[in-house]
Amino acid sequence: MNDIKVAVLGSDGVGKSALIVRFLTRRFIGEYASSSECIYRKRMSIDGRQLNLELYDPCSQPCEGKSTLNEQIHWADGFVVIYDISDRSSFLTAKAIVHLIRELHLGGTKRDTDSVIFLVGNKQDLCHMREVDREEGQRLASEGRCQFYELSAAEHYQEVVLMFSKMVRNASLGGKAKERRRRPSGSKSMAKLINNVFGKRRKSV
Ligand SMILES: Nc1nc2c(ncn2[C@@H]2O[C@H](COP(=O)(O)OP(=O)(O)OP(=O)(O)O)[C@@H](O)[C@H]2O)c(=O)[nH]1
Repeated sequence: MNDIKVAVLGSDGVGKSALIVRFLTRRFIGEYASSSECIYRKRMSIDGRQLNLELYDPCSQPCEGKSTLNEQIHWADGFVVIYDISDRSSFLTAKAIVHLIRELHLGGTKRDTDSVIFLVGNKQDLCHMREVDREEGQRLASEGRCQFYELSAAEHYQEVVLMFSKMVRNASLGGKAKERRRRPSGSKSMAKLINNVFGKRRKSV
């Protein structure tokens, strides 16, 4: 079975956990207290293929064994980079993350990198407090060759599921995931390495 690793990145409070929990449980949880980074696991069937999805949710607080952004980027097959449409500074952080991913992923083919970064403007329900225009998001997405979405973890369910499902499909077709499929013995040692790097709890939902 193929393992797909997706890192959900963005600054504090943009709704990373809310989007992940919405996707995995259908529910929107208003206050999600988390004091450590974690990996959520889910089995999925995409285009008739069974996949093991690992979703990495970083912790914004300093915590023991916390991984660096570079480590997170090297670990993942795909990236969901989130900002809050009502918080301009979160958009600037998202921009920096997109550029860093592109820089560190230059080893992959252009096509792979194109389709495995999704830029998400979350909290679309707060459009009366909007600080980032949709067009700005679209511009950054085309500059960074990302797919672009505006969503609300609070109000959308189907859209959130569609976005994550598409990410998993694209990541499973991308370079690193493909390589693991071709070389199954390599995947074991890679999994070990990741566990050592992150040394974190795993959750199944
Ligand atoms: N209105 C609105 N609030 C949201 C939405 N998504 C998340 N929130 C709220 O934003 C706050 C932060 O959400 P989290 O999911 O904890 O954000 P996070 O990015 O995981 O934050 P850290 O764990 O600090 O990195 C919470 O109060 C959520 O209820 C949304 O779509 N709309």
